[in-house]
Amino acid sequence: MNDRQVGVAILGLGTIGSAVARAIREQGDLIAERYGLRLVVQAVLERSRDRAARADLPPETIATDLATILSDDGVDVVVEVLGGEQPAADFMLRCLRAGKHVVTANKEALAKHFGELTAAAQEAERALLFEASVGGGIPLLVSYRQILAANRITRVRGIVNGTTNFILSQMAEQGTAYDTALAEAQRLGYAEPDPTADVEGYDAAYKLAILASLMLGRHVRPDEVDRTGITGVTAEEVAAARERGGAIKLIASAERDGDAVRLQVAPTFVPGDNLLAHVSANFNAIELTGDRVGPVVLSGQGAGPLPTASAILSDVVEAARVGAAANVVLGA
Ligand SMILES: NC(=O)C1=CN([C@@H]2O[C@H](COP(=O)(O)OP(=O)(O)OC[C@H]3O[C@@H](n4cnc5c(N)ncnc54)[C@H](OP(=O)(O)O)[C@@H]3O)[C@@H](O)[C@H]2O)C=CC1
Ligand SMILES: N[C@@H](CC=O)C(=O)O
Repeated sequence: MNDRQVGVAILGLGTIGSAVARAIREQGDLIAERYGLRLVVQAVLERSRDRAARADLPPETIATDLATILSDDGVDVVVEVLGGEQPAADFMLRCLRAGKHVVTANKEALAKHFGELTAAAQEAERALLFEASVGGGIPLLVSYRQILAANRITRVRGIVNGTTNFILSQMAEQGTAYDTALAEAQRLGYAEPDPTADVEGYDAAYKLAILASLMLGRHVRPDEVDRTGITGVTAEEVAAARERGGAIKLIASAERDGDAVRLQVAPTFVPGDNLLAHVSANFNAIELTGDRVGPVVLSGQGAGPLPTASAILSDVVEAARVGAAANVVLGA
């Protein structure tokens, strides 16, 4: 059987973009064998030609403007990993309208423009997939979509930021200082380009807004989330929680209250008999409760280049295989 070629454009060749390029190179044969799809990095949008050269990509793949990618008929799927709200959101809209499938890991752009982006994907009949935007490598949204098909979700609760979980775990388990733990999270590629997004709870609020939008079938904006980060948590509080047999965790929760929903991100004492207290390092764990299925818990690495690229690659394969049929439709 001849493999079908799938042209991939990567917007941004930073921590995640370069991991995606590497994963396509290293996993390409496996994907071809399993799905008959040959993924090819057709283009990358990157300001630094040196960085692209270091990623072992041929010079002709480097584009310095989006228009080149939009007009390239060889590009089927665009992977957006620029980060930040703009120009990422605008670039995704333009890619969808130009007939490209879009895969993104960018929770900020998605959380702030969810309605607009999902509507544009439906109108263009192109896939918009964002598994890596919540829970890193955990197959979370694919499970969420499956549960949503037959349930009303009543509650979502868990740890959705790997950097803060890594910092709090290092402080509790190793006695590491906050600044040292944060620097290590940055070195390992867990943190956002500006780690304020992690430690002040914005990143968790974006992820919660995405989960709540799916839960309620409307665009829930991140500023609807009552948000507190971990910068006010002291080493003494972390140690005292451990002495009580539990742990302080940055907990994100969405609770239905009639037709309304309460959305919160806050450092919370979790007692030792709750499994969230034992989720360490860069791991996330999310409990989804459906009115039929009951509670379902998913856990795995929530941050880092390898797990994130894994989720992105599975979205690329799904976009190439089923296209817009995989999309979430708000209000449905
Ligand atoms: N790190 C992780 O574990 C995870 C990250 N994510 C998400 O993945 C996305 C990417 O994160 P990450 O790779 O860590 O970020 P990086 O900052 O490492 O990479 C972003 C890249 O995009 C480039 N870029 C940004 N804006 C532009 C532009 N306008 N034109 C051309 N290039 C541009 C940057 O170049 P330059 O340096 O020149 O600005 C940089 O190379 C973010 O949305 C993040 O939230 C999601 C899940 C996990
Ligand atoms: N900075 C984020 C990366 C993944 O979404 C995190 O630490 O969770």
